[in-house]
Amino acid sequence: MTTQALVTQIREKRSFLCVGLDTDMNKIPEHLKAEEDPLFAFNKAIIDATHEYAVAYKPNIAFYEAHGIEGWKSLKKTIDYLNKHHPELFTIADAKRGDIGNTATMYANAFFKDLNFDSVTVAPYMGRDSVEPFLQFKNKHTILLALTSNPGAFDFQTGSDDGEELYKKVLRTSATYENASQLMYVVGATKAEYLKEIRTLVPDSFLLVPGVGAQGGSLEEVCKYGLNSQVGLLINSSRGIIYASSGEDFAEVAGNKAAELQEQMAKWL
Ligand SMILES: O=C(O)c1cc(=O)[nH]c(=O)n1[C@@H]1O[C@H](COP(=O)(O)O)[C@@H](O)[C@H]1O
Repeated sequence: MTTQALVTQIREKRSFLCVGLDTDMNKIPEHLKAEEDPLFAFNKAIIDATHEYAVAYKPNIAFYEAHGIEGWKSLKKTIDYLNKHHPELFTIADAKRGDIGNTATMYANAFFKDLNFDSVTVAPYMGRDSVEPFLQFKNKHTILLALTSNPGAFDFQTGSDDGEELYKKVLRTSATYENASQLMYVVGATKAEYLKEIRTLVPDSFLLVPGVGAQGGSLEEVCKYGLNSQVGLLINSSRGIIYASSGEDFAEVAGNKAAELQEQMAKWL
């Protein structure tokens, strides 16, 4: 998907919501466990109930890998369902990959060619040759971890042994990579106070912002500092939407939660 198509969808829906499909067998409603493929049944119901309010979906690959081959089948069915029934939605494989060049090409083939996601999350710490293979794919996007939402982000990412914080170096250096216009960046909602400065380094890039809801980040703060002229934000909520109810009404309640977030986002557009 082109960035322009994503921006058009955001403007039409007045939403920059990404729904995280962190689908956990221990948390899905009991009645779904009798289904042939409980993970897919849950995802399909969530997508059907929330797609009017969301522009992107982000399955976190760990939740599928944990179930071996059956989990991969559920993931494949989920991305195929999204691509077939809602091709306008932006899809993110949250895989946080990163490796030497020839291996990176295989990861890119897995998520862009085989599964046909629009984007994949990538850890930048192995540098240029570990990221550029992902950038060879036209109209596919590589979302680099810059400043993450978790407490451990302060272990390395904000360190500045040579006067420049590591997350800033990631933003500045990656902008020189081949096809850098296909890069997006992860910035945690719990780090909203950093967004003002981040926007001076990457004024035009899309930012994927997880950490509202369950991790305590503020949507208002993120919008205040993170929006740009092309919107430039995808705000993710996973548990806050998909586990808002554990009863038979889980999809309806998830839809209501997504609608609430969309309403708050619309005020900023
Ligand atoms: O890359 C991510 O999506 C990510 C980066 C980050 O800094 N923090 C973060 O929470 N995430 C992911 O975003 C989702 C957040 O889930 P909730 O906290 O349940 O909304 C999870 O899938 C995390 O793996």
